[in-house]
Order: sequence, then structure tokens, then C-alpha cells
Amino acid sequence: MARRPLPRILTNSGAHVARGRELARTAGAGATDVLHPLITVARGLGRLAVAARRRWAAAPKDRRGPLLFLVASLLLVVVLTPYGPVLAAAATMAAAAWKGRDGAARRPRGAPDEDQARRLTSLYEALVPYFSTADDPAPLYAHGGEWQGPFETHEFDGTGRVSRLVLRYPPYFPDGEPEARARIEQLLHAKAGRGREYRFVWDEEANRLTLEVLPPLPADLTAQAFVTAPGETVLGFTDPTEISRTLPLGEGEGGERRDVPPVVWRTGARSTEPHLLALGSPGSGTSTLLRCVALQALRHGDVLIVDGGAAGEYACLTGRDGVVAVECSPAGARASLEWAARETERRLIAANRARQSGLAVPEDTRRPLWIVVDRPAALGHLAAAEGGADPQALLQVPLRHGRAANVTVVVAEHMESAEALSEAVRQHTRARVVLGPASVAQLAAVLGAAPRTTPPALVPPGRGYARLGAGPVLRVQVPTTPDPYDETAGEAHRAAVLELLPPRAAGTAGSTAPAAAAEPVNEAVEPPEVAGVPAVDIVKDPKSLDEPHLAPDPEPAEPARAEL
Ligand SMILES: Nc1ncnc2c1ncn2[C@@H]1O[C@H](COP(=O)(O)OP(=O)(O)OP(=O)(O)O)[C@@H](O)[C@H]1O
Repeated sequence: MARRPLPRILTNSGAHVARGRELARTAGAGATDVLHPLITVARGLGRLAVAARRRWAAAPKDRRGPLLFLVASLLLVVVLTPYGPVLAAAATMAAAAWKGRDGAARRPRGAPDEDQARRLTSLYEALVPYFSTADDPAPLYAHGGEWQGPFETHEFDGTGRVSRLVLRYPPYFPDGEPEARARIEQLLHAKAGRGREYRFVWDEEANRLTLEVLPPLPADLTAQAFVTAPGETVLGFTDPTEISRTLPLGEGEGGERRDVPPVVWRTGARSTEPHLLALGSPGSGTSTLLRCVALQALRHGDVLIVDGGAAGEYACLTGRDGVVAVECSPAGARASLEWAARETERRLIAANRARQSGLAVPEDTRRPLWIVVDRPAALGHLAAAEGGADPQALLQVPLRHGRAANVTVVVAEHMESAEALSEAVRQHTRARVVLGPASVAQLAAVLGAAPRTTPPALVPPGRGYARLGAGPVLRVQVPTTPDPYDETAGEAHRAAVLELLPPRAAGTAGSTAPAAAAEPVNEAVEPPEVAGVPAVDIVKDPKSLDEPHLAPDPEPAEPARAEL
């Protein structure tokens, strides 16, 4: 079928419309040229107004009165000055013209680029349901609102992800409730980019939340003779923002020195957290932590090691000066712990007598004694299988009274066996370490408080959290302290540990059952004669140790920790 031609009006109208558009565009361009200065000034005035509004919104409420007064005073001065209003108008126009020019809008210094602005908008929008209510007449957060209002500071890393953000939140947000805080922290963690560790600082007075990305803790720190005072033990290293003290460490191949903030645990008679509990998943590094602690303890004291794991991880300490015994079997552990309990009592009695007589506490009572127990749950299980009592019961006296007797107890256990720990261990270990992957709930249960940082995506061995008494929860990296007989460990690290080992005690070379452990009970429990006071052998019946001689402590003022 032949095509019918279109009516003329339709075929020619396209050309007319195009010509019309061209004319309109030319007229528009001409008008824009003519009105350009006016447009620039109007745009500048708009920007000045927006900036003033933001400043006003950002100003704390208590500063708004003085600010208003200052502005009113300036206006009065301007009005009263000859030609003041004219000069002020000219200055405002000039400022508006400067602010309104095309280049000024592009990227003010420090302003985010398009991608960064999109990330901030997404963070802002995600926070709206948490930081706004329907009754708020002027919400700080509202869908479609501007992030520039509440987000005071923002920084980005090289990959374009947020590395620091300071934001304000409304005063009615329940920032005192851990659950409410946790919801915000989880949200920001997810939205700002997973795979990094964040610290959250809540300023409840100013309704301000700071989010910071933390660099990973250095994992290449090796065990060495740390520069610490007697009674101080380095558990690991943490963030410089948390601890102002630093320890000089020799590092790396070249041995260059570096200063690192340590987590220092203080033990002894004045310590408020005289005993330590370390929990972790298998392979998280708790035995390594205990080895590190034992090596430091041996510099000033004696160490008894009970290894429930029985993997020979403390074999390097056997027969060394200051090492009372390294026990792996339930029977050996029981004998050694019985001895330790009696030794604690002997020390207490000797110290009391000395004090009553106005004498100095004897040297053999002052020298610190460390009882290091790795995986007591395994020992308890073995003992039960053999029909015996749980050796953990013998820790009760050293745990309760060890502080006054200079006896320190260190216990490590797998997280999943934590419920097998005795009540005394839970009650009296106020220094706590959790290594390896752990949920926030687990950390809060063990440490008594949740960390202020998010967990790392990948947890290297020896990485975790520490809390000393009621102090803050600190991230911690335990120094590499491998078993020097472990051939899979690095040569340099093994050599470093070997160097820290005390010399072998005379006559014990190659011995795996030190004399002290073989005859643990009656050697040390004879209290020394103190002038004017008759010596009493407090150990008559070894069984009586199951019922400790000393009256139980009153309940501690603050329970050591929440439920494990
Ligand atoms: N602080 C550390 N730095 C570097 N490597 C570590 C650290 N701690 C542990 N490791 C490595 O992790 C491995 C396991 O450590 P360790 O035996 O101490 O863990 P564990 O928690 O005692 O495990 P398990 O109870 O199952 O024996 C070690 O072989 C060691 O190489």
C-alpha cells in the first residue's frame, strides 16, 4: 500500500521547533551573560546562608546565646558607623561574589569527592532509624536530610573508605545502654567497611560518637628481657592511645629498636589483681602466653608448672634454676599443688609471725612463687577417670591467700572448657586475657565488659583482649614465645627463648622429675624458727588440705568477673 504524504504542517513543524529552540537558547545564553554577575552574587548569598545555618546548627546550645549577642553587637556597630550599612552591604556582596563563583563550589578543601559523599550519605541514612523519633520537631537525622549537619569530621583512607568519623547524635539516644550502643557500632562497622578494626568512643556529655579505624597490632614482637620492675609482667602489647608507657624493644633482623606500649600486669602484695586467667580457643596462643609469663617470672621468683595439656610445651623449663617442677600427670599435679598450698600457708604464717615480732619478713617468704596451670580441666577429667579429686581444689588456698604470701596463680584454659573451672579460679582471677576468635558476648562474660573495638577479621595467634581488674578492655598481642624445642617455629624466635631460659640447676641436667616435685610435701612446709615464736609444723595430715586450714575469705568487695 502506498504511503500517504504527511500534511505540510507536520513535515515543516520540526524545523520550526528546532529554530525556536535555537532562538530560545541564544536568548538564554545572552541573558545569562548579562545577568552573570547577579547570578553569581545570588548563588554566593545562598551559599553564605547555608554555611551560616550549618554553623548555627553545629554550635553547642550553650554557645548560641553569646553568638547571637555578638552578631547583634556587630550589626549595631555597623548601623551606627558612618557609611557602615553601605560598606557592610558592599562587603557582603563582595563575599557573596567570591563564594558564588563557579570554582568555589567545586571542591572546598577537605570536602569529600562524589564517591566519599555517597558513602557518608549511606552512613547517614542507615543511622536515621536509630537517631530519630517521630516526635522530634527538628530531627538531626531524617530521611533525605544532609549528613553535613551531624557529621562533624570525616577522614578517608587511601582506598576511599572512612577511616575516622565524628558524629553528633540526639540527646534522647540511650547512649548509656550497652545494647543501644552495640546496635550503632555494628551498623557503622558493617557500613564503613568490614575487615578492619574500629574503635568507638562515646562522649555521653556532648552526645558525640567517634569512630576510628585501628591499625593492626604488630605481630612480630619477640620475647626478650623486657625492661620492667620486679613484680611487673608484660602480657603483651597494645595501642599507644590506651597506654602512655612504652617499652624499648629490639626488633627485626637488623635489631633496630622500637618503643611499644605494653600491657603490664602487676603482682605481689599490693596488687589488686594478683592472679590471672587466660582463655582461648585451641591454638590461640594461651600456652605461649603462659610460657612468656613463666620466663619473666623466673627472673625474680620460682615457678611451678602444671601442664594439663601434656603436650610437652614447657619441657624447656624442666630442671632450670627456679623451676620447682613441670608436672603433666594428675598424680604429679596433685602432689605439686598440695605442696604449693602448704607452701602458701607456711609463707603466710611465717610472714604473720615476723610482723607480730616486728621483724622483716624472711627472704624465703618474700621470693615470689608462681603456680602456672595450663588446662586444669583436662587434668580434672583425668583425675575423675582415675577416681581421684579434681586437682583444681588445691588451688583454692594459693588463690585466696596468695597475694599476702607472694604466691601468684596463672591459669589457662580452652574457652569451651571454661565451665569446668572451679569457683575459686573464677572468683580470684581478676586479671583476664582472652585470645583467639571470641564473640562480643563471650568477651563481655569473661572480661566483665565488652571491648570498645570491633574484632579483627583474621585473628593471628596471640591476638586477643586483656583486662586488669576494673580497667579498660585492651586489645593485646602476646610476644612470640615459641617452645624452643618446636622445630616448626622460627629459628630466631626459638633462639630468643633459649636465651631467656635460666641455667640448668646443678645436678638436674636431663631430669624430667625435679626433686622438689618428687618430694613436694614436707620440704618447704617447715616454717623457719622466728625469734621468740615457736615453730609449728602446720602440715600434719596431707588430706586436710582439701579443707583449707585458713578461714575462708569474706566475699571479695567486687566479684572478679561476670559469669564465664
Ligand atoms: N604470640 C604469638 N605469636 C606468634 N605465634 C604464636 C603466638 N602464640 C601462639 N603462636 C603460634 O600458635 C601455635 C599455637 O600456640 P599455643 O600452643 O600457645 O596455643 P594454645 O592456645 O596453647 O593451643 P592448645 O591449647 O591447643 O595447645 C604455636 O605453635 C605458635 O606457633
